[in-house]
Amino acid sequence: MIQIKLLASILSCNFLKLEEEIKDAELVGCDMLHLDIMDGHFVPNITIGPDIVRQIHKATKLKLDVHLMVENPSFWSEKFINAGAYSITVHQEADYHLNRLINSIKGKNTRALVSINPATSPILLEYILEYIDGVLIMSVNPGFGGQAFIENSLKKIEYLSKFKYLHNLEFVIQVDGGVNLDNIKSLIDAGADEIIAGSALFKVNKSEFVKKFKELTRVTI
Ligand SMILES: O=C(CO)[C@H](O)[C@H](O)COP(=O)(O)O
Ligand SMILES: [Co+2]
Repeated sequence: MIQIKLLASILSCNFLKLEEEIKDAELVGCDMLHLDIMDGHFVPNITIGPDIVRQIHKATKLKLDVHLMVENPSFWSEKFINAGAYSITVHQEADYHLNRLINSIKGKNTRALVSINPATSPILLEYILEYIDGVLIMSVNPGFGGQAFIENSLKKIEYLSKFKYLHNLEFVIQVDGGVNLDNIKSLIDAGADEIIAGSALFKVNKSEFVKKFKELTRVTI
């Protein structure tokens, strides 16, 4: 049996109670924390930097999945690795030299993922897939939580899932944005391995959400 992983995107939590929210996410059985890093340039919003990520790392046993929505990710990646990131995700649209950046992240024993925006085709990842640990499909336009899921993201997940099978690769497929209890099953059927949930988790009773998530995502092989 494979258990699909649930990553808690803290963008939608109550930041005045950050420590409590993180502990709750851990207690109810989330598999990792997903941290959205926004610089006000690559996306029209600003969030947290390496110092806060370091404090979060000290406050939790959960692994930190750091999603860099920034210009110049090669400048920032090492700072977030030093702050305790388990994974670094960089956007295909944000770097001219992805292959070099991926090598540098992996060289620091950190999981390296590449994300694509809703308007970017996964075909553009063809020559990087064999080198990376995962792809993050953005199923909303990055920058904000609580947006509606963009349906054609499912086709991208299917494409990557087939590519993985045909080329005998092992990268994980993540989905981020607009995930809820009504669309999770279709994401799993399309081939997603790691589901990122923000508002669907933090704006309701977390324990009930996780219980339903685990029921919906139990895949038998
Ligand atoms: O990267 C992100 C936004 O850029 C967030 O991780 C994502 O939006 C999660 O929030 P929600 O589940 O509410 O859509
Ligand atoms: Co994100």
